[in-house]
Parts: sequence; C-alpha cells; structure tokens
Amino acid sequence: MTAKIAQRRSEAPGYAALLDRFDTFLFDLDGVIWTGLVLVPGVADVLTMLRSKGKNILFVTNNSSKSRETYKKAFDGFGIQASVDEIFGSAYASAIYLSQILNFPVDKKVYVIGTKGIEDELKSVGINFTGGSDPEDRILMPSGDHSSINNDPSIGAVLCGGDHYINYKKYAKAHTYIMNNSGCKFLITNGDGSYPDSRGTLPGKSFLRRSLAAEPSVDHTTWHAVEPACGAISAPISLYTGRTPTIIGKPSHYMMDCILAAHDFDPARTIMVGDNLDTDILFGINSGIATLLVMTGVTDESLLSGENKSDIVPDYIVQSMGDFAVLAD
Ligand SMILES: O=C(O)[C@H](O)[C@H](O)COP(=O)(O)O
Ligand SMILES: [Mg+2]
Repeated sequence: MTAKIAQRRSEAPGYAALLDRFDTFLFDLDGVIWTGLVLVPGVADVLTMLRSKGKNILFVTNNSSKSRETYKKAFDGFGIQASVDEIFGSAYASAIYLSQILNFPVDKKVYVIGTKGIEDELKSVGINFTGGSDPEDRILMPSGDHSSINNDPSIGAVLCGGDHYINYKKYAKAHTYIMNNSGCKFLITNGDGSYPDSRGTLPGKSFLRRSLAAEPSVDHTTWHAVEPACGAISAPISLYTGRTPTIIGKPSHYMMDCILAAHDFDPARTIMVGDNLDTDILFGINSGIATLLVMTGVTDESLLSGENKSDIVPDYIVQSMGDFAVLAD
C-alpha cells in the first residue's frame, strides 16, 4: 500500500522516499502512537527504525492528563525509547505559558479544572494552584446550597483541561473567579473535540470551529487560530462567562514555542504526524512544516473529500503510521 497524497503536493513518493525527505518527526500521541491504552500495531517497530536511521523524534500531545515524566513512564511500559525532553504535552506547555509568558505572580493561584498531569507540571515550575484533583471539588454541590462557592481573590487564572470528574461545583467556581477577579486569565490546555479510544471516540476538552481567523496576538500572515466553540469540558465556561479562552495546545503557536525553546530543526526537513486535522495538521501548517495525516484516530474519511471536505489539507495521508513497518528490518 503506498502513501495516498492529498492535493497539496506533487507526486506520491513511496514510504521510504517519504521518510528520507525528513530528519525530524513530530508525533502526536492519541490516535497515532496509541488509542486509549492500546499501541497502534507496527508503530513501535517504526519508531525503532526511525531511531536507527538517526531521525530526530519528538512527541507532541494535546492530552493534559499526564506530565512529561508520567508520559516517559508510559513509553517505558511499552518498551518505546523516549526521553523526557522529547515529550511535549499540553499540561507542560500550559505551565510554561503561565510561568514564562505570563510571569504568573507568586502571590496568585491558578484554579485548575483537570487532573494530576496539570498539577505536576504547575508544581514543576513553582506555580501555586487549587482545585484539580482536590476531593472537595469532586463532592457534588447539593441543589440550592451555594455555600461552597465563594470568591477567592488570589485566583489569577482558570486553567481547564481534561477532567473526568467535571461537575457543577467546578464550573461555578470557575465562573466566580473569572467574573469577579479583575484580569483573571482563562486558559485551556487544548481544544480537541473528541478523543480517540480503542472503543471509538470520547468527548475531548471542547471542539473547535475552524474559523482560520488569525490569533489577535500574532502576525496575521503566519498563524491561523481556530476558535473554541461549544463542546465538552471547557466550552460551558466560555458560554456562561462570554470569555474566549487562550488555547495553549495544538494548533496554537505556544506549543511550538515550547518545542523551539528546547530543540533546533530545519522546518523544510520536519514533518508533523497527526490524526486530527483541526489540531495536528493545522499546527503543522501554521508551523511551516510538512504534515502527514493518519486514519487511526479521530479523522473520518468524509472530511477528506466531498461536501464535508475539510479546508485543512495535509501533505500526505496514510492509513496508519504502522504501515511504515514494511521498511523495518
Ligand atoms: O481530549 C483530549 O485531551 C484530546 O482529545 C486528546 O487527548 C488529544 O491528544 P493528542 O491526539 O494530541 O495526543
Ligand atoms: Mg491525536
């Protein structure tokens, strides 16, 4: 099976020729390397082969549930070579954004809707936080009893990521801080609409409306943003506060800023491999690197042609990253 080519580039090289074109591979995780807790067949061999060819490998995930260190343990568990400094997650990128871009004040706290991955990364950069996995926030709020909802003027930002314990109390706290604390930032780790699982897909953080409107804070000719629309975890906060959050993860440039702060690569010899047109492929396009879409994650064939065809077009399309295992010894 040869790589099918989307309409952006000329002739379809074979798999070997495609790999030879690039020195640096940025791999998305969910839907590319694994779905849920199941490795995509053949991918481990492909990663080993790429390493043997001297290729640079980075992992770039919008999943905020794990810190870099925890992801490193996950790779170790699968027997896949990966170092912490090759792993970039949206929890890590959010911590760096708060610490290095916002210079978040030491006398302020972040209210976290999310899990241990976000908490671990905030701790690693010395940012104080509340909420997150705090059991108090997981106790449902009895109807009509608002006694647990009190403003905390020290909250200077609300950061929302994936949270399987989401509930009204968390939303009410986020609302209270954003609406009452002047200058309170509203950040989301990522805007993915759905999450690839071995059983199919599950709700993501919030889904994206492709407006291709450039982010107001950056050069309009280089970065196209997408707007978080109504969706899963974070979008209700947008709905009831009227605030549009800053998205840290792909396709935003903040994730690439984190990567470029630690790694040099030639954009002309770099490719982003992902399963999500709105995040991974747009991230690659925004970053001026090549893009390879795999069909083992959230993208449905209907987005590649016909009336539902996406306006985000990858350079290359293959069924699975595991297909390249035909090249492994
Ligand atoms: O809901 C989420 O967190 C995202 O959909 C999911 O985790 C995306 O992860 P990625 O495909 O960027 O590894
Ligand atoms: Mg993915």
